[in-house]
Amino acid sequence: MKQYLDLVNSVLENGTQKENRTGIDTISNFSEFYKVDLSEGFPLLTTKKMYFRSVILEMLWYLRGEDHIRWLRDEKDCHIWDEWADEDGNVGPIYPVMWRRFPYHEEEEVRFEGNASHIVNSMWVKKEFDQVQRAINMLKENPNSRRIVVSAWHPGLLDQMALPPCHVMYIFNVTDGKLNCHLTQRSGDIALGIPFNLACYSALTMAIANEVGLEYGEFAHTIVDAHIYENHVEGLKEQLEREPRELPTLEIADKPVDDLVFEDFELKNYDHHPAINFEVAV
Ligand SMILES: Nc1nc(=O)c2c([nH]1)NC[C@@H]1CN(c3ccc(C(=O)N[C@@H](CCC(=O)O)C(=O)O)cc3)CN21
Ligand SMILES: O=c1ccn([C@H]2C[C@H](O)[C@@H](COP(=O)(O)O)O2)c(=O)[nH]1
Repeated sequence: MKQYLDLVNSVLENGTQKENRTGIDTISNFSEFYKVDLSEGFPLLTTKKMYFRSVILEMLWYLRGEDHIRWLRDEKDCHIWDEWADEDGNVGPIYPVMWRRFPYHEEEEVRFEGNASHIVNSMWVKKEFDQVQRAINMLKENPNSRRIVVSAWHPGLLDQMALPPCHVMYIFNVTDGKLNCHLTQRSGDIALGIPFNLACYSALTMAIANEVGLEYGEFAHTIVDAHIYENHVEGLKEQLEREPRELPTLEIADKPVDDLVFEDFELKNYDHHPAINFEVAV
């Protein structure tokens, strides 16, 4: 995929070496952007083998709204989030909780009935907001809205999260009957995270487009700190030498997003170069 290889090239050529909390330095660029047209195929990298099953399982896990990885790790045997969870699998209120059960408070009137009179007062009640369902409803009812935003950033809860969200916010946009999605990512690991994020959000956009009856549009990605860990440089240079192949296609069963299971995602004609092993910086 040319867009990805251009991103790798841009950071390798113009990036600045930076230290960070992981102890493995990066080469970083400030603010990178690319977009892909989802009608031209499913954007799964062909210059290395991508673990499609993990990509889809991660997306389905985000949609489950849980604050632990027990389903992903123990039931599905997918281990990409293990390093950030405790023994019981807890990761705190990260993406799944923010997407499906965003916590907030609402003031509600309460009446305390007394003998002679009643006292009216109010109290703050704890509630949860399903941002994905709101987005789906808005896409059906008001597709021209420019307010179809899902945010994973909750400043008050960052301390409880295993990792502050990297893909912070996404916005759906409908133009010419096509569903587009723009993702803003505060921090992007170009070798490992970005290929997953790109494929995950593309699959999500396609699944939602099916549910709301729209065509596939574009996935656009802004990465604020776009970086390559030093120990990933060699593997990425190897990918730059490889000739990209034709993109595979993805067929998703015609079901509401909440009913989808892994077997509903059929990847066709995935012709890829061999896997490259990148170590994840924790
Ligand atoms: N430094 C860092 N980079 C990331 O990309 C990242 C984090 N941390 N922390 C949280 C999540 C976890 N993510 C991950 C973690 C591991 C893989 C990974 O190991 N991928 C391998 C194999 C996948 C598999 O076996 O299923 C790969 O080759 O893509 C990918 C994304 C993305 N995120
Ligand atoms: O979906 C994800 C999750 C994480 N990453 C990367 C980006 C960074 O390399 C690390 C997070 O470290 P911070 O110090 O919190 O920025 O994980 C990603 O690319 N995609």
